[in-house]
Amino acid sequence: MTAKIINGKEIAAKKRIEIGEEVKQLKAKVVIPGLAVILVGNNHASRTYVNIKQKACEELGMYSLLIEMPEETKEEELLAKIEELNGDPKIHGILVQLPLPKHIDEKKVIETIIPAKDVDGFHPINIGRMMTGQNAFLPCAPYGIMVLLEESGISVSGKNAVVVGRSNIVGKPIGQLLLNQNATVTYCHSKTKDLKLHTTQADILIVDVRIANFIKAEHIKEGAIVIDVGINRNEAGKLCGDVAFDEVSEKAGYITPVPKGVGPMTITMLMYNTLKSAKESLR
Ligand SMILES: NC(=O)C1=CN([C@@H]2O[C@H](COP(=O)(O)OP(=O)(O)OC[C@H]3O[C@@H](n4cnc5c(N)ncnc54)[C@H](OP(=O)(O)O)[C@@H]3O)[C@@H](O)[C@H]2O)C=CC1
Ligand SMILES: Nc1nc(=O)c2c([nH]1)NC[C@@H]1CN(c3ccc(C(=O)N[C@@H](CCC(=O)O)C(=O)O)cc3)C=[N+]21
Repeated sequence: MTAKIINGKEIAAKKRIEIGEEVKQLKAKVVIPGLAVILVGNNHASRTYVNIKQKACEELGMYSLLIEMPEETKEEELLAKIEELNGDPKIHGILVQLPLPKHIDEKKVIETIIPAKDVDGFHPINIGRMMTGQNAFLPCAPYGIMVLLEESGISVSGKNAVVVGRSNIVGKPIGQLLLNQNATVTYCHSKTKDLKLHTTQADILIVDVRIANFIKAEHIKEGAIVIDVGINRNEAGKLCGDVAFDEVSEKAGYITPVPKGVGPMTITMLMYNTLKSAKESLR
């Protein structure tokens, strides 16, 4: 079998047109959706992502505000900045780029963002609402994966979904979203005894471990849907995912590439959440 490639860039472009249309309608109501991105320190990868986010905002006619703070910023200075943005009516979404310097408590930072502007969907209030199926900001990468599945005509109900990785921002929430849509979900992580035993049962396999080429053809069930969330650089400095793309795509039914898979959808859902927040600010 040769897998169908799920083109995240193409699906993202289609969604962005829909978002752009809604932005125009909102502007007629004199509301411009605004996203503030806070970047602390000088992490090279973070800067790349922040640039991508700003560009996406511009393209969709949204307002974007970049706040750069030096590496040695004190926790209370960052928290004060967030408080200021919480009260700024031009800002509908606040994103603090992770990871943060070690002397800053990530949990405290996330909990300082008011849930109504938490477009990353990282605040415990939004996580709790997601778990209980209420209206919530869904975390962008997991949300983007759900849209990729939907747009590819893949139904989730009753399928065995296996998630490799249990980070708070990707692994745990994607498992929850799949469960909400009636998948049977298994989580694997670094303490899992026999990884292959689980992954070979997966109709849908989500991989988020941060290790290049970690998942090989032997881990896959014939015809499985394989979603690669990893972003790594290989020895040649090229961007690659956690899945050995060439060998796995000969066995899988569907596969997402890296780049042009989950990444562009993550950015798109961030724009979507910012639009949603702006619309909700009118109520
Ligand atoms: N494409 C996109 O849009 C996005 C991509 N990312 C990318 O996703 C990647 C992961 O990020 P993040 O979620 O923060 O990652 P973390 O480093 O927090 O999580 C990695 C997970 O992988 C698990 N793991 C590590 N080694 C193994 C192993 N040998 N076997 C099984 N499981 C293992 C860990 O298990 P344990 O919990 O036991 O330690 C952990 O749960 C990064 O490359 C990041 O850039 C992130 C967000 C969006
Ligand atoms: N508060 C916060 N929210 C995040 O959502 C967040 C974060 N911190 N920290 C880092 C991770 C990582 N992440 C990515 C987003 C887009 C691409 C993306 O667009 N990737 C392109 C390629 C980009 C490139 O060329 O480097 C692609 O896969 O095609 C990748 C990774 C969001 N994250």
